Amino acid sequence: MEKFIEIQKAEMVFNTKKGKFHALRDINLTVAKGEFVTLIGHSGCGKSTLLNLIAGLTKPSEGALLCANREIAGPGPERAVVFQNHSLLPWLTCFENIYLGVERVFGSTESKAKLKERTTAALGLVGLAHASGKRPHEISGGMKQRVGIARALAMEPKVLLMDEPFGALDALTRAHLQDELLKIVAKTNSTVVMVTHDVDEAVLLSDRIVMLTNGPAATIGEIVEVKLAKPRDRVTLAQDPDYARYRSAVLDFLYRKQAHPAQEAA
Ligand SMILES: Nc1ncnc2c1ncn2[C@@H]1O[C@H](COP(=O)(O)OP(=O)(O)OP(=O)(O)O)[C@@H](O)[C@H]1O
Repeated sequence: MEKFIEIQKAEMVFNTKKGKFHALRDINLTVAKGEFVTLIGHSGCGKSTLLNLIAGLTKPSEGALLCANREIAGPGPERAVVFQNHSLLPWLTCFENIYLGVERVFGSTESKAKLKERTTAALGLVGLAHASGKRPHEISGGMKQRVGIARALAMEPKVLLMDEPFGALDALTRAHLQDELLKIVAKTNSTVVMVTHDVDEAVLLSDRIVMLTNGPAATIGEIVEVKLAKPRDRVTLAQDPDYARYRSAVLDFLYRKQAHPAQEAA
């Protein structure tokens, strides 16, 4: 497997008003090309901090992060980020929101017709061709999130970084988008690193589930390799003993080995 993202001995220390805060310690992780990795752990352990390091939005205090053998020195179009709050520009249509990203990446080398073609294809990929001319306030939360995903995919990133992309959605929309994401990732062979709180989501989507210990100074506690065959179907998996086994392994880590301080106090 080709190594794509390499995190070597990364440490993250924030300077706060109360002094230094050691958020992450000794993070070592390699993500292969085409791999789907989820980061899971209790609230505040440092999942977003780790994703932001890979995105290049923050720099590690120590250690190194590489993408395709090059040091991650800042944000770049090869690492597209999808946030929970879909971050669309409200005055632009769905088409224009995606076009903006496409133009940023391919604008200097491709014709306008080609940029429009890419935008239309991305809208089609997430099933939103019909909403092309609508503005964000005219569409549902799930649709907004799909536009965010389409915008990220249209930039043909080497890595798709997702920070709880479905966190704000109702259970049915969430399930629907998870299924769509599985299909899109299979079609585009994308490399994905995704933060989630949802154990079922992690097992359904991942090749590996990276479980972080509680902070401060959180680190990788365990990694579960999910060897369920693909394509995966949520209804069939619900009866699958292997699925149940992976799910228990994650639950055991989160609620026994890393019981959250709030739970222990309860
Ligand atoms: N810019 C910052 N300055 C200071 N402390 C920070 C900063 N960003 C994050 N932290 C702290 O680092 C720790 C990890 O935060 P982070 O947002 O990465 O956690 P998380 O696992 O993503 O949490 P959640 O699941 O609740 O979103 C927290 O204690 C947080 O308060």
